[in-house]
Amino acid sequence: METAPEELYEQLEFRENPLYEKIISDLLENQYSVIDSFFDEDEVEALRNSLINKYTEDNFKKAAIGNRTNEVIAKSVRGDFILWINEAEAGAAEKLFFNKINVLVDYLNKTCFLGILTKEFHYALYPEGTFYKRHLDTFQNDGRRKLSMVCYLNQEDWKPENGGELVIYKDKNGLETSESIFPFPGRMVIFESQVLEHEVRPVKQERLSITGWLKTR
Ligand SMILES: O=C(O)CCC(=O)C(=O)O
Ligand SMILES: [Fe+2]
Repeated sequence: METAPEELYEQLEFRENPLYEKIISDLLENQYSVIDSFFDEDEVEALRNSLINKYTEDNFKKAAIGNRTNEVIAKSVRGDFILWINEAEAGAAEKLFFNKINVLVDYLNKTCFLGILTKEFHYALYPEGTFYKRHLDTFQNDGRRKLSMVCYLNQEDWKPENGGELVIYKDKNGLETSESIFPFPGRMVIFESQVLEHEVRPVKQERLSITGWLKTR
């Protein structure tokens, strides 16, 4: 039997993507998902070089706690330096980054009715000895944050001994469990911003990443 042209068009418009489906089922089951090689080696290198250039040009600033109405620089809580990335002014590496993120966001919106309308991303550099104490990403009175994303841009030879693991805390029937996720290059972690407390353990070697949030408006 022949398929009507409009039906064929609908089929073409939406193609199920196994990787994105895995992210969605992980999120539903565990409130987080870890995806290795979300960015390939060349992409990581391009983004890492862009980060390092901007850091060297002194564009990064000490990360603060809280939003603009509640801004306190607290070294005892977090020691990273950040630079917000403006999509409209993105260079080649960042364009590539946003293209990939946007495809995922479109997919999530089509399949999960998450209603993600805006996003914000920043580069982050944790100098040796720094950390980010346990927190919830919505503590910064920003209830619009739905999903947190972290993409690691470290060198290929990053070792677990370098520290800087992301520890995600979970409540399992009243018992607390935790999982440590090492910041291996190309790895992307996505988790529910309003649900999961997490921390960055002290780093023993400079640690590079992009962190961002998918928001409802
Ligand atoms: O870099 C990470 O692994 C997590 C960073 C983080 O929790 C944050 O910036 O809110
Ligand atoms: Fe966080």
